[in-house]
Amino acid sequence: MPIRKPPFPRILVNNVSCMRNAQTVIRNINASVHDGSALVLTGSNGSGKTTFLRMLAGFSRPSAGEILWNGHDITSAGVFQQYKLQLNWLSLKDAIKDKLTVLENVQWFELLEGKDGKKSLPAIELMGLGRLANDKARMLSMGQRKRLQLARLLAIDRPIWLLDEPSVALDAEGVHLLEYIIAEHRKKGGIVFVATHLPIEIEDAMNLRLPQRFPRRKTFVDLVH
Ligand SMILES: Nc1ncnc2c1ncn2[C@@H]1O[C@H](COP(=O)(O)OP(=O)(O)OP(=O)(O)O)[C@@H](O)[C@H]1O
Repeated sequence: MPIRKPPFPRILVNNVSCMRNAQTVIRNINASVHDGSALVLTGSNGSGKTTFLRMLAGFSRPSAGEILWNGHDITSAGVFQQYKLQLNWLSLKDAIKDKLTVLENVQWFELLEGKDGKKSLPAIELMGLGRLANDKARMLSMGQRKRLQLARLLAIDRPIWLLDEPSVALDAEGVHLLEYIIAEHRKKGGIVFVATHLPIEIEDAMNLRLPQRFPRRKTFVDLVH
């Protein structure tokens, strides 16, 4: 019987470290991420979760090690141009334009992709914002803004999702919707990276807990107790 080689991971994080202000924030991280996988990043404030996501997005270069996509370093010029088209980024900066309607906010991104804008309304409806589609985005609550960001993920439809604190401000139903769209995205072979402090149910996810960078000092709360 012929010996089969295991498939090459879509993304390989190979012994990656990152320095910030002459200090090591991330040290020797390794991960093999295949299509349909999810990697959940946890760790205390300042442990480097966002820094790690930024490296995965190619915004910051590792100070050591490399991140490979299909076997190629994502920071090399020719590769990055292709790689960035695979990414969908969700962060606390929501990039929502208050003067546009909810629908226009999603359609705008879809049209930028050169698409016809037809996925926007179904995405908004799935995220429970259908009746607000024609309202200005400035009317939205925090949780509704987060739902709008998630609708944008669905409408743009790129394979690699980088989600920084996606459940912040969502109610219980919103968190279930988030879990649902992550599961559906993975079924289609999509990859999801999630940095979070809050529990999110993601089946068979890999978990990476970044170590605390500094010894914990006593806080006011410790002193009170
Ligand atoms: N642009 C920057 N320049 C210098 N240092 C930075 C920069 N961005 C982040 N840092 C530092 O890198 C460290 C890790 O920050 P990062 O935002 O990645 O942490 P995090 O785990 O996402 O934290 P949180 O849970 O608070 O969101 C922090 O000490 C932070 O001060």
